[in-house]
Amino acid sequence: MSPRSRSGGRGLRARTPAPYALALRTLPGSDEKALTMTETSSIPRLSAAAVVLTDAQRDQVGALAAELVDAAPGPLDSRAWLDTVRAASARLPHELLAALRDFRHDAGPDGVLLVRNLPVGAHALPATPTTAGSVERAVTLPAAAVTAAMIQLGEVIAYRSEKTGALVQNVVPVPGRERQQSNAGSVRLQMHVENAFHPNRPDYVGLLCVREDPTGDARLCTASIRRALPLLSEGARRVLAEERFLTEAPPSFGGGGVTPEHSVLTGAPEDPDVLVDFAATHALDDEGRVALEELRSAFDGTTHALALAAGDLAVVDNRLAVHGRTSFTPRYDGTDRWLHRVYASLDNRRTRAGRRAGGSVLD
Ligand SMILES: O=C(O)CCC(=O)C(=O)O
Ligand SMILES: [Fe+2]
Repeated sequence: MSPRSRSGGRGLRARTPAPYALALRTLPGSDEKALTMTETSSIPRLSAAAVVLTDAQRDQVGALAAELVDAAPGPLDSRAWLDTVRAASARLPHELLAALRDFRHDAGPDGVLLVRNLPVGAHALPATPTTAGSVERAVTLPAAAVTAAMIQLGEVIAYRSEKTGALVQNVVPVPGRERQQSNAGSVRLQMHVENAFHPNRPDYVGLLCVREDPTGDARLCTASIRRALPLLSEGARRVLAEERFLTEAPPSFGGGGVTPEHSVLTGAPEDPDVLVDFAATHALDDEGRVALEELRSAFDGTTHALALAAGDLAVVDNRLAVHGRTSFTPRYDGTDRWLHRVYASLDNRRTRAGRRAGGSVLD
């Protein structure tokens, strides 16, 4: 952990120097212990902006989530329930709303927001699922909490061809899929932009840990193009900005589907977006392959890893950052690591043609 100093006032109590200030932020009265992290490997710990809810704020979110469980007018994926969540989410703790709004304005140098101490209803948590394509269809406390937070960033969306279009998906290791490059696997998951092949890929990926990895080996890895760009040669930047790459659909989409030729870096040359999946993006020529390798090492050199604890929500800006996971050994006995994944998209109109009847599920 970087050195922290108490700056007092307005709940900001941890800083590192500019230019890429570590905006590690705790809310007033939050417990210092909550900042203790469990990272163990040589990959540097995530230094992204972090908001640690006080226990009172966690209980406030818990009460709101419990209300959403009770009030659920239908299954989690119903339009009516999402309407209820959208309205209720305005009553999340003010500091959390402010942090989400800030992150949406600018995701910072790491492109990741970490929210800690969210309620996950640990006492009522069932065994970690072990089936492929597992999702949350009924409203639960953690599913409600993560949906409420994510809906403040954008429109909560899912994909018809992925995990049966469910809005809250389980990230759990699945027996027999150990080597798959998907979140069901347990070999190292290559760094990727989420659903990079999809024209309406999510703008944000939210990963709420409801049960931490008992072995401590599984760590969410993130790396941002803002950190990696200065490590790239002029030549690589030029090649990566040209339409010399193709990206295939991930295994979670059941295969099939490939992008038209695309560039890996788009937008402002000095602060671009990135579009790459190191398990699915292919260069069309040798120069492209070399540039992609340069990008891979630039990300390797700037990767942060975090062993998510129960109650940690990591939100990744899917334009600025890639994410992956270290390898780990599942036990398949109900105690394995378990995350809820929720996507958010910034613009409901931009995606309308892909959303049948204006629903939340994209084709
Ligand atoms: O397991 C993780 O930490 C990340 C998994 C992942 O990339 C995903 O579910 O999109
Ligand atoms: Fe992912």
